Amino acid sequence: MGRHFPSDPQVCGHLMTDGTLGRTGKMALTSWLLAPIRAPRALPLLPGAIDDAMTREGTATCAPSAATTGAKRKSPSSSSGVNPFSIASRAASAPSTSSRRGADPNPETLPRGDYHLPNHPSSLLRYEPAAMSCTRDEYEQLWRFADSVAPTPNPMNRNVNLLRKQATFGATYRFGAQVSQRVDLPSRDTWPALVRRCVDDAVQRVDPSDGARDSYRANVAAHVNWYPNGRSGMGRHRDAEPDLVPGAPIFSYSFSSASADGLPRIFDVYRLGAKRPIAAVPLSHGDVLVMAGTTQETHEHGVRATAKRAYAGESRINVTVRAFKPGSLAVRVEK
Ligand SMILES: O=C(O)CCC(=O)C(=O)O
Ligand SMILES: [Fe+2]
Repeated sequence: MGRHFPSDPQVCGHLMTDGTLGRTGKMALTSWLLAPIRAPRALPLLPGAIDDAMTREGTATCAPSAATTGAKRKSPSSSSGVNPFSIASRAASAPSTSSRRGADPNPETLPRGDYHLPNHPSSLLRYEPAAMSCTRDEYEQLWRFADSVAPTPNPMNRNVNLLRKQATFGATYRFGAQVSQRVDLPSRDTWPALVRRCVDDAVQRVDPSDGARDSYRANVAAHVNWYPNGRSGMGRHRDAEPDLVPGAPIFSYSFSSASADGLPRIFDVYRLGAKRPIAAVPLSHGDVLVMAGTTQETHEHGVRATAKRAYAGESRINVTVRAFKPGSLAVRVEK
């Protein structure tokens, strides 16, 4: 009964533990998530947002338009492209900070539930606020871990580093022009507790039938982003990199130094080629966001930076759990 992903003729092919594709080589999109998805609603548009998907559908490509990204910007997933994980900046013409004229509105609070992107019924965003616990000790342990992580040079200006640090536990993760620092710990047991718990939680959310959960578990790794304050964001990008298993769900966990009292960070969703976000998800301490189905094919996402003073003293950690192709894995996880 677990398979209630919006049925769609599209296929994604999940990897088996030996690295080959599943039985038919074509697994329906129904194959990943355990909990049934009964009636996904369209993700509410931001106030004033116009989803012009219908008018653009015929012409939209994987490359963001020059109008969106600046004439020199390439597709975020192209190997020669600008780093999709750069902090949004005026130089990159990624409109994200509140300094921009006509700043994007904040989303209303979003009820827990399953959503698809407007006009894209095969996409899925599952939003579960405050679904993951995190003690202060766990937060602090993972925060301190960033001391051992080298900063990432800003791809727009390599003389400065991104405010946000990042590292990938268990896999080599290449995106855009960068390779995320791989954390080479000998086994998952030695990862910080919060990362381990996110991985375990994500794996439990995968449907055990037909080997999907075993496959996910065997190929899982965790990418961690450390945001020191509101000014640190993440530029718009897709998580459709060649190292990842195509179509496998990405489980994203948000934590705040201020725990439940923290302010939400805004996770903007952009249709490819659209200048402004069409929708947004407020992410607070303990929130779980699952991106699945065709989400990465048609839309980008990013974390909005803000200069608002209220955010100055709040750090944030984001853990994303993903399935990597075997060649990218550093730690193989036995069943
Ligand atoms: O920090 C977040 O919420 C987003 C992280 C993200 O999009 C990524 O790591 O690819
Ligand atoms: Fe992402």
